[in-house]
Amino acid sequence: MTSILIVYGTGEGQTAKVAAFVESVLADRGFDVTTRHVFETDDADIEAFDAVLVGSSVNNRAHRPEVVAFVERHRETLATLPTGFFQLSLASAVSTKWARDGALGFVDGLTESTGWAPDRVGLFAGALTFSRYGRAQRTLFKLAAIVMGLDGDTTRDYEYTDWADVERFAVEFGEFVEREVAEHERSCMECGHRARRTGRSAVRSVALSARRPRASPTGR
Ligand SMILES: Cc1cc2nc3c(=O)[nH]c(=O)nc-3n(C[C@H](O)[C@H](O)[C@H](O)COP(=O)(O)O)c2cc1C
Repeated sequence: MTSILIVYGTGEGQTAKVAAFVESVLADRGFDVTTRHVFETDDADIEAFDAVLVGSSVNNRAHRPEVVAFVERHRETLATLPTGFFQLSLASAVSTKWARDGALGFVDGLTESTGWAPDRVGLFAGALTFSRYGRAQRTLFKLAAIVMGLDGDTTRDYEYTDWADVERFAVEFGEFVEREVAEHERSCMECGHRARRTGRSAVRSVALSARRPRASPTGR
């Protein structure tokens, strides 16, 4: 059975929700999936997996520092495996070119700072969880939401994540991993059928999510 490690970092829990959903999609398709918060991966044997998928929300124009640290720590191993990265941001909740470029720019920043270029990238809209923000943050995000053309009603939460987009990304990532593993098995019978590669694929698939808010399960 092909094994996939999903590692994520989250602030208010939306990236954790996406990671759990991706796990369920991949598990339904027969993958052996292990999902870990990035803080639980200190001793994780990354090399024991056939593929790794990393997820992070964007926080103040950058990915969560603990996720960046994970990537830096495991950069060499990640470069030998089929890998993917998914990102949650408010930028992906807005369908302007400026916002799309901004969302992609965060991934470019990660690649530039760590040297890791994931094979597959998913850009997903996150959530505005006013109920979990402090007073100052609530005011800040209300203004940010209005500037971005989103709703700024601080008495409720907004979930912008498009789950169909996330599912498409998960399915496509699984198919990609299967192809990579099969290709490796064909070309490298003597090294134990692990999904090891000498270089990374230049192909990138980007799932862009720019949707209106749905009723949030965490809504007040
Ligand atoms: C303190 C804070 C800073 C944020 N900064 C950005 C940002 O710079 N750009 C952006 O597009 N979204 C930003 N967001 C939106 C988050 O990426 C979005 O709320 C996401 O759903 C959070 O996911 P999480 O709950 O897994 O952390 C920020 C959210 C918070 C709470």
